[in-house]
Amino acid sequence: MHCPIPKTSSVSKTVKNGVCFGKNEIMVYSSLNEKRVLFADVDRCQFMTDILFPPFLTIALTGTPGTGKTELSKTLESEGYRILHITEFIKNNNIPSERDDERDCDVVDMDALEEAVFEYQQQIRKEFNQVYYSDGLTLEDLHKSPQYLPVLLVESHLAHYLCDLSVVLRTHPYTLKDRLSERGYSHQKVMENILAESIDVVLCDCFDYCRRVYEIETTNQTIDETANCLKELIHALYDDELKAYEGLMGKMQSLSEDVAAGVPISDVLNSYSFEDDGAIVYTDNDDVGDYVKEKNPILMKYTPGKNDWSELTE
Ligand SMILES: Nc1ncnc2c1ncn2[C@@H]1O[C@H](COP(=O)(O)OP(=O)(O)OP(=O)(O)O)[C@@H](O)[C@H]1O
Repeated sequence: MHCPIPKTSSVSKTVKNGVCFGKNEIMVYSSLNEKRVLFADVDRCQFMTDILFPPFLTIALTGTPGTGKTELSKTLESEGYRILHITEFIKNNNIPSERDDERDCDVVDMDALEEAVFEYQQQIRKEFNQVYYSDGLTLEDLHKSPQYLPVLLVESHLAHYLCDLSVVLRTHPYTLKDRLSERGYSHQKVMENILAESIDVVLCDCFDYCRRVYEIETTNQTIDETANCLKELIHALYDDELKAYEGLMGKMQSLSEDVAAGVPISDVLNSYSFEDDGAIVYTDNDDVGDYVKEKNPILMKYTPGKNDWSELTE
């Protein structure tokens, strides 16, 4: 790893996953726990763990309006998967929003929403952990029943601003036009949405906000077929993140032992590569690092870039 130890140890609120090097400390942040999971006080050669195990994933199910988020999430919900419907959540929790008459939509206070979702997610993961330990589940059990899978699927076209893993539903703009027109949307609103779908607006946003981004094309599929794709994807993603998490924790443990044995910290840091384990290494607070390189064959099926509808805008 090639990272100079930076001067500052403060970490911005937006850091969701990564390893941060302060003057006297190393901090590993993981989106899997949504909080600091390890802290190393290099001077005292001490590692304090604050780990909730097994990791709990929050995954955004996002996409342009009409691509099928609601329909699909309801299908998975009926099978026992945990879903957070953001539109209902905003209403039930009185999250402040303002009406934008010109664009015929509500604009929500994203800071308030983010905070409320974070609290909700902490609650859900606590409940999950109680079940995990009281029922004596194993890691193998997690895939056996949807209730045991430590995943919260957040359904909304805003979801990718709230999660750092995302699945984008895609639909051919002509099909989308039919679906949105059937809803009685104004011509302007239909055109605005199909233009957004043609030029990948949501997908590009996901790359700005999320660490891992996947895409499912729904146009020529039934709802059940798309639901099967989504299930395959989230189970594979869970396995992959779990593996990365275990690798990262193992490395932090052995790094800790090296430091305790007196190996100079700069040598120790240079001998480990955290990126391989899916962590993003931050050498300053604005550097978001590289995206995780996909190696899992199931996840590769859903990597974005297969749809190019941009010529429709010409
Ligand atoms: N393969 C598919 N997957 C999902 N929905 C599909 C599929 N094929 C057809 N549809 C239809 O597309 C429509 C999608 O509407 P839905 O309300 O689920 O979209 P949405 O993305 O949640 O929109 P919004 O963001 O406005 O809530 C539904 O009428 C659904 O029956």
